[in-house]
Amino acid sequence: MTETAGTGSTSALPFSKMHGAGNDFVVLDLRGDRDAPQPDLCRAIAHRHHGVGCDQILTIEAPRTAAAIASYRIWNADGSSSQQCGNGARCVAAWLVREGSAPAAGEFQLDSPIGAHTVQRLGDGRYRVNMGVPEFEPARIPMVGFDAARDPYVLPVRGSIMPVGAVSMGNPHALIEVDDIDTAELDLAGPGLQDHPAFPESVNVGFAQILGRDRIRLRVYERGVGETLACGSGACAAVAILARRGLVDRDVKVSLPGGDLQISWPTDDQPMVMTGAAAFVFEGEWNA
Ligand SMILES: N[C@@H](CCC[C@H](N)C(=O)O)C(=O)O
Repeated sequence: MTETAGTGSTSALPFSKMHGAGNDFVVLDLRGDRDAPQPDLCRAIAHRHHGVGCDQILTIEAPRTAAAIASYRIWNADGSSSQQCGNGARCVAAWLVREGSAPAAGEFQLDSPIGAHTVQRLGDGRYRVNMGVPEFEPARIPMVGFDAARDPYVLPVRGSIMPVGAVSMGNPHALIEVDDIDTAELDLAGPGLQDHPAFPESVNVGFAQILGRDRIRLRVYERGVGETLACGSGACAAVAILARRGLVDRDVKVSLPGGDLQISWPTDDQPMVMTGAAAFVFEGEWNA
């Protein structure tokens, strides 16, 4: 048997490859005696050429609260951890429904790194996730150098001055509104904002193009990954910032390069709700 580095186990590691709107995951069931993967192992699994390839690794673990079916954690492709992953939450829910440990109809609860939240499989097979209430206070994002929330923050980024929206969805997000996301300079502004001293824990950077009051296009340069085909928390962040600016309504279709998400936010102090698909791609076993 092969030693599986960092999991605390000597056996091969079974996994499911999944995606939500093209944001792809390797899902590991750690409810037995396995430890969470170390950063080296995350990087090896996530590698697009030498590994399985994924944006994030999702580890399903024992529930931490009585009402939850399971808990999960999120590991970016670079081995760093995150507090929130909207597309990942749908995939974890679908994985548990397929296994039979979560109901195929009706709400159930999962423990995420930022606390318990509800999910539900809908009649059309999509999943609805309670994504929590967006937090605009700089200290909660976290952002340094600002005592109170502003919109936009005007930040110097790699030689340009940029108007930037910022919010926490449990994880930090920045947003730049553009005329056309196809020509947005993700590779410049993305890393520029991620390294910016205003964001001490780095940041996921969204580029949003408004198509109408109920429809936007979005690309996201994610923390710990680079550009992904979709980011669920990024879609919520974009709608939260644009709705607060009065530019979109409270129920918005967000079109990302890998697929669409529906985001609703009834009022400022209520949780955002994300609806989208979750897909199985293949099953495998990690032996390296
Ligand atoms: N793709 C995810 C977010 C994953 C975590 C993010 N890269 C971070 O470091 O906060 C989503 O669907 O929300």
